[in-house]
Amino acid sequence: MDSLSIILWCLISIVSIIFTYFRKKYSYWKDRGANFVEPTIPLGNLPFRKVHLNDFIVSIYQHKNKTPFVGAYILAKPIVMATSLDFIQNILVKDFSNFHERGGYYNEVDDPLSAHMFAVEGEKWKFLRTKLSPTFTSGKMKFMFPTVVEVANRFNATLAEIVKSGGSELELRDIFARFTTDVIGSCAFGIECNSLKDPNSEFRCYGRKLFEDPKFGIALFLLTLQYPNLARKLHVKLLPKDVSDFFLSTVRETIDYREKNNVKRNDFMNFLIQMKNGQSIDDESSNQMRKLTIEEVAAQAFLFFVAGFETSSSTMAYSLYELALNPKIQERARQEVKDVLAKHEGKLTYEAAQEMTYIDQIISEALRKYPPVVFLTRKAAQDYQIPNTKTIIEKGMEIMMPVYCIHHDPEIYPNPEVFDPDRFTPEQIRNRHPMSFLGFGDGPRNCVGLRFGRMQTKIGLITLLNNYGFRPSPKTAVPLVFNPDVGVLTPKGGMHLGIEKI
Ligand code: HEM
Repeated sequence: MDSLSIILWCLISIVSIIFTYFRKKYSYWKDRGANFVEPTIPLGNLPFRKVHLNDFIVSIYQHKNKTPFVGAYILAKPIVMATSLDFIQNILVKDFSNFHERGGYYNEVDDPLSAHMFAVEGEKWKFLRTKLSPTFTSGKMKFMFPTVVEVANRFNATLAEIVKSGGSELELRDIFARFTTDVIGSCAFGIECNSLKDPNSEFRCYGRKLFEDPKFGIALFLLTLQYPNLARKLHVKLLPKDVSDFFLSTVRETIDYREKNNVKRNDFMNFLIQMKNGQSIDDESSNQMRKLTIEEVAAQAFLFFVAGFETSSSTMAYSLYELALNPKIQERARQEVKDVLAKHEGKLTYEAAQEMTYIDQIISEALRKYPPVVFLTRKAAQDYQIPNTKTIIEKGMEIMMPVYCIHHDPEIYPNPEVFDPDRFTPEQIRNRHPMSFLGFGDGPRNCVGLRFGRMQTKIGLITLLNNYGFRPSPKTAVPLVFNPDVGVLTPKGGMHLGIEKI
């Protein structure tokens, strides 16, 4: 055989091995007689062109029928997309003991900041969740409220300067992110991030880098998705080194300063320091678990920063976008703000904010139409038979809950593209299935920062509506296009609106 024939023979063999491998993998759902979407080698049901992750979710959800799920493939891996609300309730709430893991990649050894509460599993997650939840009680929110208002006043002053110096059409997303960055810095860590004063402050730059300039290539992403253990062996990191170094050193310095000067604050960092020193926060379980290392403390602090600023600033941006397009809703919202503030001598207190229920409805409706987290995931700890079917979800399989699709399903929300905050009156909420709103997830692993996220979004919106009017500008995108480079739902090219002082 000449060398060309050998090469050709080898190539044909490799192609047929790959083809046979995928054919076998792709028979998984067919063999089980499930409703599934036909995959394509080698991506499975992932799209070949660059689109937002959300488009992938929508393309699977379209195949829903009367059965509780649609089978699909990510590369060669079969996954379940839960489509019935009852089944979703089983996964997130009723059978949580079998679905307490989220799946996804983290690498504690090479990339310590990736091992945070969102990613970790088992006893470690339970420990962190139990110990850190008390940071977010309503009592704590009331306590932090004046600090958030203080940052909102700085936010208002910064915006006033921009508007005064001729800005009547602005990109607003960046300044919202600067506001929420400073709020999280103050409330969670007692750190002045300074990003309202300086748009290029270190915190804002690293935040921008994480969400707007992710350097994590698609090949590495697919590797961590399909072969997480191999990725760990290959020392694959999720975070750029400069981001890790910055957060690790900031947390080290903060802890050092507090310990040397005996500073005690009623904040998230204080809880973390107690856990590092093995002190009991409540009576139970503290001696069942080793102390947290400084890297573990930094990982949780990092998560709160990342989870806290982008989601809330996007929610503010989407709310104002819809208010600009719907002037009657904007006027009703502003009237509520003015009326309630007048009753409270013009002061934005915790109690005054509680009375502004229409603003809460606007936030919920914005999260319905534009949920920053477009899908939730859970992983089966043991084999699990889907109720009323013969299908077994095998141990280790991942289940996706398509938040965006549920929020846009006309059978759940008639005319889903219409922005209507009255969908979230207490009566309307009662009339819907409890799983029909998943903006903060649900069950024991829902968003631990829900109250904080709502609070900072609400204070931001109240401040803006009280001082400014919003309208579409020639640069406002209608309909919105989402940025395919970012997993969280963010508008491509920012959020451009017309703004005027009132
Ligand atoms: C509007 C604002 C926010 C939205 C829409 C949001 C949304 C979400 C969603 C959808 C999840 C996944 C829930 C699930 O899987 O069931 C989540 C988890 C989480 N969020 Fe938020 N979030 C927001 C604000 C915040 C804030 C302000 C913080 C902290 C300061 C925070 C911290 C977390 C953490 C730590 C988790 C993981 C919880 C766990 O695994 O136990 N979030 N968030």
